[in-house]
Amino acid sequence: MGSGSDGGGALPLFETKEAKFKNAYRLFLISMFIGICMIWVYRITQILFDDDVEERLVWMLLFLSELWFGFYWVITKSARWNRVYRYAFRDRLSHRYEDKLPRVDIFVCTADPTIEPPMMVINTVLSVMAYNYPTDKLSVYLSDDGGSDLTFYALLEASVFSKHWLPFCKKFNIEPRSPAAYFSTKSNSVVDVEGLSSIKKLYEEMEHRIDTAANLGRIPEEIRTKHKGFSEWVSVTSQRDHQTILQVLIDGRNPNAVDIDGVALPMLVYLSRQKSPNHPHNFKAGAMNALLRVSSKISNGKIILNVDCDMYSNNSESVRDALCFFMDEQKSHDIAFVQFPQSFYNLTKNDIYGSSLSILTEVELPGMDGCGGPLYIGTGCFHRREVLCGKKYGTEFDVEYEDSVLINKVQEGASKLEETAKIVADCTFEEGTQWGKEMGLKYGCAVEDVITGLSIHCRGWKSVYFNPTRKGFLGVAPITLGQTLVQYKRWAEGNLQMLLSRYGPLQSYGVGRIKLGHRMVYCLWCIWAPNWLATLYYSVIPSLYLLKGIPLFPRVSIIPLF
Ligand SMILES: O=c1ccn([C@@H]2O[C@H](COP(=O)(O)OP(=O)(O)O[C@H]3O[C@H](CO)[C@@H](O)[C@H](O)[C@H]3O)[C@@H](O)[C@H]2O)c(=O)[nH]1
Ligand SMILES: [Mn+2]
Repeated sequence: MGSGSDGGGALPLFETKEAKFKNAYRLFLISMFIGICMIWVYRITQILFDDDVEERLVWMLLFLSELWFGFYWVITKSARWNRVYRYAFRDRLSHRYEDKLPRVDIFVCTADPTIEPPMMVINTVLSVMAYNYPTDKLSVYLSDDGGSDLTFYALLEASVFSKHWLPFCKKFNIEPRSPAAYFSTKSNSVVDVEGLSSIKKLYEEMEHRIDTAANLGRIPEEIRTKHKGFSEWVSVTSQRDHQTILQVLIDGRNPNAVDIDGVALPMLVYLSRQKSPNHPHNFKAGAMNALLRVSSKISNGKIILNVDCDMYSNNSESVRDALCFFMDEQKSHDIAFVQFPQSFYNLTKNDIYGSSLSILTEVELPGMDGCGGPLYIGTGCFHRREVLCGKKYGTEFDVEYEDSVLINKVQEGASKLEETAKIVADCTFEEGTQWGKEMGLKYGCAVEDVITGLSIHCRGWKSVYFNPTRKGFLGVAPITLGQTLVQYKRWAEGNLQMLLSRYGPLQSYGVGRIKLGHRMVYCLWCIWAPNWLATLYYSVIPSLYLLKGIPLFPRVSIIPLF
């Protein structure tokens, strides 16, 4: 779809490679499947020839468990059958499209200043503001469902600090671009010592001011007077009941919004959508939909990146990487979103709860990519705005990517823009509309992102999984047993809820619209929870029967080979 002038015959912007030794692995899977069938045959014959009624029942239930496990095995292996790996060519992208790059809107979500400290949130914000991308085409939106003036204050501080941070990042080409993460890496010795110590000092002073305000529990009066935005909190009584607060902290259209080197800054917007006890707020999905609408009034970027506030950008080239998948002349026409893996910086040495999700990110997602596309996992994901807003595949895209830089480089001031844009974040706005149903992220499910991704696939789109060597995003993983259980419970419940809902991959919603193999992989996480029954039976009953002296597994001697 890219509107390249020299499109035809040009080198591709990305490449897809199949996993090595694919056929050998498939043969191995087939041989395992034959083994599984043999176990089934063994059980059936045992059941037929056993006269003891009680034993027969136990055998039958064991057989049912094994049937289930066989089915579960087939589902898990469907995610490994056709693994593919993607490679992006950023240099070709710059070469062909540098002056036609699309506008990109970045959404960062936060919901609670105590669980998600404002310092962490602004580090994420700063890391995405510092992408290696034309700043006049970059807009960053922070959605604060906590409606916290402390978060707002931190973002205000970040907007000032960014004037120093962005030039520093670009001058020394540093990685990662989250200040906290960067200052804690050891490899920053290459950077000029003076420059480093002065930027570090600025950062620490800012951190100190934010921490002081946090400890105080309120924003000091002398700070409140510095920005009109604080006056919004005069009428805020609770985080569940307040008007929309929308503040443009850096107006990218304003020629005076520049960093210390005089280079334009990206747009930076704070949004706390309206909340009212009488209206469901629909959690993150509600926040994302409000962001979609508000941003459409302000920058209206064609590409949207969404990150959780605990997940900073670890690679300043990710935007360009993702665009390679959206702008290839031959192969991009059906790609709706580009999902990066969830990677983490706080993993413990032995990772005893498997928080790294390595099977998911190294095996299952590449497998899913090979049969229609990875699921949308809610963070580290680039979307085409139109598709996220409900567009079906097959209809032509309206305009070229190249959109004149901030068409509305109008004379309308930031306050006017705030007034017009904030209306669409009111909680009554969605009443009687398709938002949360056919438009935007779907409501009513704990894994709103997964059903949203599935519905995009059902509308005929594909997606791409991109896992570069230098990770695109790093976040916080649950590392204690308690945190892990909460996380897994949410995913297990959410996915089961999805299986049973009308959006489930087995329901008519998915049937016929996405391929069988793709649907099977979607089931993988949906049947996580139901797996408990067979597992429990299989681990308890055979041991109990051994105590009674009745073996439920074949003796080696009866296998003819031995
Ligand atoms: O009312 C809300 C609730 C949450 N969030 C934000 O949503 C994100 C994810 O919420 P979190 O409670 O951290 O959920 P997790 O279980 O850690 O999230 C994982 O699983 C979710 C469901 O699949 C995905 O949406 C997330 O992206 C993914 O990181 C965070 O940035 C929150 O600040 C909001 O903006 N508003
Ligand atoms: Mn999280």
